Amino acid sequence: MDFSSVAGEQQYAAVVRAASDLVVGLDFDGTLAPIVDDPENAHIHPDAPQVLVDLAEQVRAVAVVTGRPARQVLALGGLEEVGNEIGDHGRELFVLGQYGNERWTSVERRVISPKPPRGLATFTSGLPRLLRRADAGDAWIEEKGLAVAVHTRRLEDPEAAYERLLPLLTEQARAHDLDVEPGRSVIEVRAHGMHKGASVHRLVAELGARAVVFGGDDLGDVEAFKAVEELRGQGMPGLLLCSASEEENVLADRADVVVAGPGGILEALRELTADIRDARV
Ligand SMILES: O=P(O)(O)OC[C@H]1O[C@H](O[C@H]2O[C@H](CO)[C@@H](O)[C@H](O)[C@H]2O)[C@H](O)[C@@H](O)[C@@H]1O
Repeated sequence: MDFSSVAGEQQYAAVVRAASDLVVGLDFDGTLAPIVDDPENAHIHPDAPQVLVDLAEQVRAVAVVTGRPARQVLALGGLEEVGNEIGDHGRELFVLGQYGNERWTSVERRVISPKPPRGLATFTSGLPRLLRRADAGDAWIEEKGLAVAVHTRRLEDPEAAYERLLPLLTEQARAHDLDVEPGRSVIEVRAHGMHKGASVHRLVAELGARAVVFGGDDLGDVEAFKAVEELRGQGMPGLLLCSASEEENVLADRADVVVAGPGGILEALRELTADIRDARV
């Protein structure tokens, strides 16, 4: 593994030593699943299920922490089956959907979700008109229950449309007391307060973890990176993995290990798993 700094390499060694109490959080799109034009066809990398099962056997817990609805990511990732195998080894898989607003675990086996935020239904009903105003009437609207996302990837000029849409959506979201979460060719509108950083803190506290790893690729993962940095500040070993792309590199400077896309993330996780196993022997 190539580390960005000596400090990063030291964190890795400490994480390996604390493996029995280690929680590994991983983003889905762009980290476990390659980015594709159609979000409904974003399937997990074919090697990922086995990598997750092998890793889970060596650590306290593995969590997929995603902006997607939990049910959707369970289907796109084949994560119920992955959870079964992880359960067979006496470990637990967590799926924290909608930035931690939803929760599924391989032990509990059901999605726990709050009610949609007030204002979302009205905001969503006004969206088509807003998109037309921004000359982006063909942008794809993804209704996620607790949030709504506007995708520009399949438009003729995705970047220009994104730039036109972002201020308009931000203004309207504020007017409806909602938050905006920008991402890779996507602008998402959702409730205040919940983000991947809060999910990481909550999971670490719930499981009494003594070490943490997080891997991500996009703006929505910044809060999770900050959470790991905060935990490191309190003395907990923590490792940050960045799935880098030409499209979005916001995490690269903060990461201990920067790799190319989901393939690189899986390679890093295989190495981590092998090093933990070797350290035990
Ligand atoms: O937190 P994540 O698991 O990374 O989810 C973030 C968003 O991912 C999805 O959109 C992204 O992936 C699509 C498929 O590769 C791609 O077409 C799109 O441009 C990306 O932004 C998903 O559709 C969103 O709901 C998630 O919030």
